[in-house]
Amino acid sequence: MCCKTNHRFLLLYASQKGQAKAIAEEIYHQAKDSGLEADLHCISESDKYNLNSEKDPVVIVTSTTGTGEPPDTAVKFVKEINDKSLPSDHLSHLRYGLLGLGDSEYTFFCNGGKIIDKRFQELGAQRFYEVGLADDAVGLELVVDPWIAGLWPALHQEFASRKKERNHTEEPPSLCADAVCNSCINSRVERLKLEVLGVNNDLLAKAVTKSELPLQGSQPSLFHSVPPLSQLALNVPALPPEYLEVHFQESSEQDPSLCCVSESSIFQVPVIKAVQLTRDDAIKRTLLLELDISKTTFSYQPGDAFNVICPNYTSEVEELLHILGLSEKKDYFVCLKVKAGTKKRGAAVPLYIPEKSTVKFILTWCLEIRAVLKKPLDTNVICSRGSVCTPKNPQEEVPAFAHSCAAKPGRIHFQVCHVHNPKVTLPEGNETRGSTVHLPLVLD
Ligand SMILES: Cc1cc2nc3c(=O)[nH]c(=O)nc-3n(C[C@H](O)[C@H](O)[C@H](O)COP(=O)(O)O)c2cc1C
Repeated sequence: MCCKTNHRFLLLYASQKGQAKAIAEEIYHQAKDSGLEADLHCISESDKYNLNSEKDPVVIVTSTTGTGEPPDTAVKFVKEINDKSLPSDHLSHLRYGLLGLGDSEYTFFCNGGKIIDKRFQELGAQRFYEVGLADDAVGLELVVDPWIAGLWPALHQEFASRKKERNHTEEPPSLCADAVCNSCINSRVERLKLEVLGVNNDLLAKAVTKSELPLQGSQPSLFHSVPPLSQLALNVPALPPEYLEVHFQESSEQDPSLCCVSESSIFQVPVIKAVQLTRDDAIKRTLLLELDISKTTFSYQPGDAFNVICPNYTSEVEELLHILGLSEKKDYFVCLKVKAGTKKRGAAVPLYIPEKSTVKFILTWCLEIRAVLKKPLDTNVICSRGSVCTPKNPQEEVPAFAHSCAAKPGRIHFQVCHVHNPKVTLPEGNETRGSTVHLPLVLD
């Protein structure tokens, strides 16, 4: 009898600020090129999928938030799988692959993914592909790209072995079907670890249970990218292809008002609590701040987001302008345009740079200029601390500035706690509906 080949897999993402979602969407697009069909859902959309009866392989991309917690959208999911009354074979029908996103500067690296993986194992689910743990402190892509590249052969092999299993079960059984299935899967996993991915088997075979840091001097793998930032010698990587065109325009006009907010919606509020989320030896400290807004007069509802605005120091902006050779042009308007023919998916002029802003305004209000060197995009602009990069000739100014504009701001992250209910957290990056809290923060 001929069986119809099933090329579908279930693709779930749990994202706090959008990176896991973007990566899942990338997997979704690439799946088509690999002749597969991804059924993509946010993990919170529990009415769209059912793991208890899922027959196809499942791929999960999840980040971590707070102090080692899964994203808000995965809280219900994790609560459900954590139900202690579930039998140990509850998910034994399930084959899955998991990509965790995290940041090794935090105490519990990739814990969101580790929690799900550990519980899946306890419930009898089996990995058809090894767990990938990507580190935002050094660049998610170091693990994400090879992990996705390895996902396709792993899925194809999974589908092929399912077909083989079906054929086996149609013949008179000479071996227990489960034994065939298990040995086939185990050997497949072993092969995938070594052949398809070409990565270190010992590292991959490690149990993924609790917070642990990559060992110093160990090789990059899907399990970790490179040693954490605190143990890393920082280098300036090559610039990726530019996708923004920058022109400077002389002008005597005023800068735009800050991100279109009026003075009346800016409030000064006290910080009443600060909890350090990152490890003590982290290069960049991240704090969870609680703000006392009880004395302010604005109205808000649960779900509203606050912008916390941290201007860069004038002295550092001036220093950076000098290093980039842009001091003379600091009051020029910056005109940004997406380069014709760019191959970058979804290339767009960054929304966080208002039209008709001057160079100085952008460096003061729109970009973070203190980030630790890690990704190529940041490199030409993030040099105020260590004189890392000085343009060799004036022609380099514009590309350098284009790259700095393309660098995302907000590497200083804020998760704003509602003071009346510390359990309610407002993820950054949501559309702002409420007022803006002006908080000149000094983080180090
Ligand atoms: C407020 C906050 C808390 C975080 N906590 C952790 C953590 O405890 N462990 C970790 O490995 N990464 C942590 N991260 C890093 C994120 O998991 C990482 O940047 C990830 O790429 C974000 O993906 P997302 O945009 O899909 O949420 C945290 C990030 C933020 C902003």
